[in-house]
Amino acid sequence: MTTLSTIVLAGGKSSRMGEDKALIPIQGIPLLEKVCTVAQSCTDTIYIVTPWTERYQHLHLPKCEFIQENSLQTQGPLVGFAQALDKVKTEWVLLLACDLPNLRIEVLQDWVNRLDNVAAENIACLVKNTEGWEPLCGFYRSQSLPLLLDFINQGGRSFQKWLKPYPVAHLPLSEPDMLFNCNTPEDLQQILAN
Ligand SMILES: Nc1nc2c(ncn2[C@@H]2O[C@H](COP(=O)(O)OP(=O)(O)OP(=O)(O)O)[C@@H](O)[C@H]2O)c(=O)[nH]1
Ligand SMILES: [Mg+2]
Repeated sequence: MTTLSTIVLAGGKSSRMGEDKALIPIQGIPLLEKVCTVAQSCTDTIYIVTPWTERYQHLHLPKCEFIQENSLQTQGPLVGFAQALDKVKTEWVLLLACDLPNLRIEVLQDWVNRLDNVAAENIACLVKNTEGWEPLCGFYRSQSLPLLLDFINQGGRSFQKWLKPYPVAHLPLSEPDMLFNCNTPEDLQQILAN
């Protein structure tokens, strides 16, 4: 059976939102807590990678372990991911942004069930949209870490560019709304209105 853990990225600047997205309540539950609750239904270990662990101490986050990034040197989601991937002991990791209010447990569990059948050469298993891969809600092999570190050490910071030369398996998604990410006050209004 596939072994799996989760990495949640919670280190963005939230400059478009104007306040930390991870703490914004949706139906009374802070977004980071909501995302971690969904992850708990798929995996036993969740790593939250963030430069500001103290901000999230009051949240209810069972099964979660914090990975502290240097707040003066944050270099974006790819580098945060690499720092967390270094701690992962499972074959696969589910990577999630903290600003995904519409995640659906059934869809994630269906994806998890597919991992055993992913051909060995694929370093990741992701949804594809018209512009490229959806990198912040999908699966990566933990063995991809050396490839990721090479890319970062050469100055790379883009998931799309990192993945380009490698085979990636496709995940099906019939309702793309699941990947709606809440970046702006307008996005938040849209979520709260539904
Ligand atoms: N750990 C970590 N996570 C990050 C970093 N930068 C972005 N993220 C996370 O990556 C995900 C996607 O971030 P975005 O929504 O594109 O951007 P953001 O930085 O949160 O917000 P903006 O400032 O509005 O672009 C979110 O879950 C962020 O918390 C980083 O440097 N470190
Ligand atoms: Mg976002």
